[in-house]
Amino acid sequence: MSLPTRIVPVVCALLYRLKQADEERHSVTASKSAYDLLVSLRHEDASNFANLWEFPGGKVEEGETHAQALTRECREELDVHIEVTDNKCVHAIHFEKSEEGVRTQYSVFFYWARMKFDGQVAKALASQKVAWVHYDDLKTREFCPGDETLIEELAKGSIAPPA
Ligand SMILES: Nc1nc2c([nH]c(=O)n2[C@H]2C[C@H](O)[C@@H](COP(=O)(O)OP(=O)(O)OP(=O)(O)O)O2)c(=O)[nH]1
Repeated sequence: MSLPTRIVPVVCALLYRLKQADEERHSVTASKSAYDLLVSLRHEDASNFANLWEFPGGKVEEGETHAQALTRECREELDVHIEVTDNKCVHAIHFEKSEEGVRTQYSVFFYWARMKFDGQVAKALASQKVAWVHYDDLKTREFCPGDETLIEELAKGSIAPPA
């Protein structure tokens, strides 16, 4: 007999910051070497992947668009206002777990986003830590297992912020 199944959509922000020199020159092209991403360390009592690094985000609530869910999650988790810079999802992962007689299928969607206002400082409200990390240094941290392919693509530059 198949288990009852719950479908859980999750959205994550690839929240990027161009290197200052490029911002000042208004060089809008996010060249391969010119940006950092904001990452957070999952809580030690998270139900999945505790104590691993992640891109900020969370579950989409009923009736929300992905962009609405992302802006809400970033306000709740980091106390920052963000804007989604590209409405096209750049990467997605899918996994499932079965627990207490229920199968849960997660679909995790990643979007480019930026801080909406200058000078905002992200706070670790729902995580243990937050950090700005150069895209090529992400691989030195232990991330949720499904994020690995994305991190490789970011390191190669085959996934890069919108110009
Ligand atoms: N935020 C975020 N979640 C990720 C990433 N990669 C990845 O597999 N996930 C998974 C972990 C979680 O199962 C789910 C996010 O949901 P969530 O943040 O509400 O965490 P959770 O299911 O552990 O919920 P809870 O412990 O707070 O109840 O997506 C990522 O890069 N960022």
